[in-house]
Order: sequence, then structure tokens, then C-alpha cells
Amino acid sequence: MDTPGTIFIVEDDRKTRDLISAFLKYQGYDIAHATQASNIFDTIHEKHIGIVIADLKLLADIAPNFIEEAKKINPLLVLIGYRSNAHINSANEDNVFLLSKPLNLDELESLVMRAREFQTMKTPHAWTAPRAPRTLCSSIIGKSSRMAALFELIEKIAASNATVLIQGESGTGKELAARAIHQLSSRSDKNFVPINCAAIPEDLIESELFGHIKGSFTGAYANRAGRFEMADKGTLFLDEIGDMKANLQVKLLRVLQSKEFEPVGSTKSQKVDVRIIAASNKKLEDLVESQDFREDLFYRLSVIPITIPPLRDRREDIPLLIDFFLDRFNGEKRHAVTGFSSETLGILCAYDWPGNVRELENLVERLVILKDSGLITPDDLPEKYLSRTVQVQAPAVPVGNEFPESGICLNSVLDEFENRLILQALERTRGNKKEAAMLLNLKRTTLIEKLKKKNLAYGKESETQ
Ligand SMILES: Nc1ncnc2c1ncn2[C@@H]1O[C@H](COP(=O)(O)OP(=O)(O)OP(=O)(O)O)[C@@H](O)[C@H]1O
Repeated sequence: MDTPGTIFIVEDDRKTRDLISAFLKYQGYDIAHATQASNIFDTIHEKHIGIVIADLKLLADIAPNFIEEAKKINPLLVLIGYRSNAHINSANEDNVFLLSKPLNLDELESLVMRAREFQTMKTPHAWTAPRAPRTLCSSIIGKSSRMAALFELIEKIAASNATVLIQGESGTGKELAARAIHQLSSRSDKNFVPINCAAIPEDLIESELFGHIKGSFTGAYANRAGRFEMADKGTLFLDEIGDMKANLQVKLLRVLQSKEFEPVGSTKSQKVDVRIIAASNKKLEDLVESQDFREDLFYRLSVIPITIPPLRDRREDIPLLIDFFLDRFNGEKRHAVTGFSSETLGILCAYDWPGNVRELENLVERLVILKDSGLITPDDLPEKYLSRTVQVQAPAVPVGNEFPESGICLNSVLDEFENRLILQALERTRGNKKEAAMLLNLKRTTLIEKLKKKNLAYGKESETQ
């Protein structure tokens, strides 16, 4: 369903429309489009449009009395107009903002923010927050812009038959994404067949993939179908493809090219119709560089490359995932853990999660088992999560000449430094945000925005501060 925050783009030039749309979607907004007159006011009504971004010339052609009519539907509607020869009567309208020429996305972003401020000032509840939590196939959870973009991409590519290469650190959800692509595709009523290329002994993997015929090797007592055959008309998920040995890489490449294979011990080719999704937590580009992975196979596999970001790069998903797993494990184990204290959430949001979502899932399961009921507090957390808080207090930034040999990630160091100072200011003021903002020389609202964005919390949150 569209939220009241939906932005309506009225533009007939596809390139411009797609650019504005992609940019605002990336910012987390829902977008509706119109290129012609017919039902522009119906759309505003039905989709609860809050902001219209329009080529004013086109809008004037479509609806010369746009502002008066639109205001009748939504008195708080804001029009952001661009391009010259505006025939829309915008003089003296406080809800019309004009963009300069040529279109500048930074300026557009700040006008959208201004429009939101304008609406919030008039009625505090005019906008629902953009980027509502989302799930894909009711199993993948995420509300960060990166996950929202990933969901959109998965929905788009599911419809095609193209080979997909999913990369990302261990535990980021690569298999989950592969399953979602299969589930959303026209192959969903056929098999999704996973195989972990690193987990199967080298001498068995060929037979696992392609099957074998009776007597082809010691122990082959009967004909056996391989994963390719099992996945016929469905999807084959080749996990940890980076660990596939060179001789098998050649065979896989051949199957991808010819869409046929020979079971071990057979000379007869078998046709298959399989969609391949491969995944790797090692960077395949690096393996190609070091000649451990065939370049031609890499290009065959990465027709559609997807990278799932590590959890530390999308910290806003952490509280959402915690809630999701808490519900799940409370239900599974019939326990009644009521939630996590804000201090605990703060600690978990600041943690770096080297094991990504899998580590978070395991932690929540463990806490639910041990806690049984009530609120989870920092005392319930294993030591390693707490020692990270101590690190936050310790200098995290290289000082003087002590620049680490291995270099640093400037963005995360700066981010961490900022977190540390914010937490220290809150500690000094015992959580009073107004006073902490003064210590940091920030506006109170800016501090609140930062805390929200970084998912930082200090002790018990107080709405009145
Ligand atoms: N966005 C998410 N929402 C809900 N659960 C998730 C999400 N991402 C991962 N998980 C859960 O985390 C665990 C690890 O996910 P998955 O096995 O898909 O990761 P992976 O990247 O394939 O890991 P590996 O590289 O180690 O094989 C699974 O239990 C999965 O259900």
C-alpha cells in the first residue's frame, strides 16, 4: 500500500523520470508516476500523494489549474516544479517550491526535505516515515536503503532466467536471497537445489553435480541422479563457488554454455533446463586475479551480480532483525522474553557483527533460551559484546604518528569517533539530549536525527528530553 509519503513524478521524458525516481527510491520514498493527464487527480487522491515533482510545462498542459484542484484533495500537497516557461500559477503559493535549471539532485533532495518540514509544521502527523520495514518472501528482513534496493532488484531479476552471482560476507543472507529469487520466479513450483561446493569432498563433487551410472566407480552400485538433473526446470544454487576446483570449473562452464552434461561414467549427454544462482563469500574478482578462478566462468556466472552488504554497513536493520528473531524464538521455544532494553540495543547496534545476520540470529536464540522471560539487559549479553563497548570508550582513532601499518577505513573510523563523542556527551549529561546537543554544539534535532540514523541509544530513552 502507498503511504501518505508517496511522491508523484509528472514527467514525460523517460530518462529524467527514471533518474528522479531512482534517486528518491534510494532515499527511501515510495514513488508514483504520471506522464499524461487523464487521472492525475485520481492518483493524488488514491495514492495519498504528499509531494508532486513535475515538469511545470507538462503539468500546465495537463492541468492548468493544478494547484487549486490538488489543494482541494490534499491541502498540504507540495509541488516541486522545474524547467522553464512555467504556466502554472505559482505566485504567492507557500506550497510551491521551484528548482533551478538544470536539474540538480542535491537541490531536489533539499526541496523534498523542505516540503516534508513544511508539512510537518502544519500537521505533525502529515508524513509517515519513509522506508517502512520490509520483508521479502516473508523471510528476508530489512529497512535500510541498501536492503530496499536489493529487494527491488531481486523482484526484477526473478522474472528473468539470467544467471545470478551473489557475493557478500558469510552470514549476510546469500542463500536466503537465492531462495527468494527462485520463489518469485516462474520456476517456483519446481525444485530449488542447493549444493555447497566447499563442503563436498573433491572426489565426490562431480558425481554430486552430474550424477553417475552404475559401476562407474567403486561404490557406484546403481545409477544416481545428480543435482543438475534434480534441478531440471528449477534452480540450482551453487554455494561457495569460489572453492570449486579448476577441472570442475571447466565442466561447469561447458554445461552453462551447452545446457547439457554427462553423468560420471556415461558418454551420453543429457539436456537440462536449469537456472543457476552461484554465491561466494570470497571475492571472485580477486580469485580471478590470482588465477584461482576461471575468468570466462566468472563472466558467465555474473550476468547479474548482486552484493549483499555486511550488517555493520546497514546498522538500521539490526533492531528490526532483533525483533524478528525474538518473535520467532519466543514462538518456537514458548518463551516470553519481552524485548531488549534500549541500552542493550545500543550496544548491539554498535557491535561490528563479523558473522553478520547469522551471528545475530544465534545470539538472539541463545538469549531467548537462557532468559526465558522479561527484558534483556546488558548483563545478559556474552562478554564479547560488552568488551566492544569498552573499546568504544578507548581511543579508536589513530593519533600522532601511530598510523596502523595495514591502513584504516577512514569512514568507519570517523563514524566510530563520532559515535564515541556522542555517547560521551550523553553520558556526561546522563542521557539528556538537549544538554548533550549543547555540549556537541549541535541543534537538538540534529542530535536526535543522528541518534536515529546511527541507532545509538543511551540508557532509558525519554521522549520529553
Ligand atoms: N535479511 C535477513 N532477514 C532474516 N534473516 C536473515 C537475513 N539475512 C540472513 N538471515 C538469516 O541468517 C542466516 C544466514 O543466512 P544465509 O545462510 O542465507 O547466509 P549466507 O550469506 O548464505 O552465509 P554463508 O556465506 O556462510 O553460506 C540464516 O539463518 C538466514 O535465515
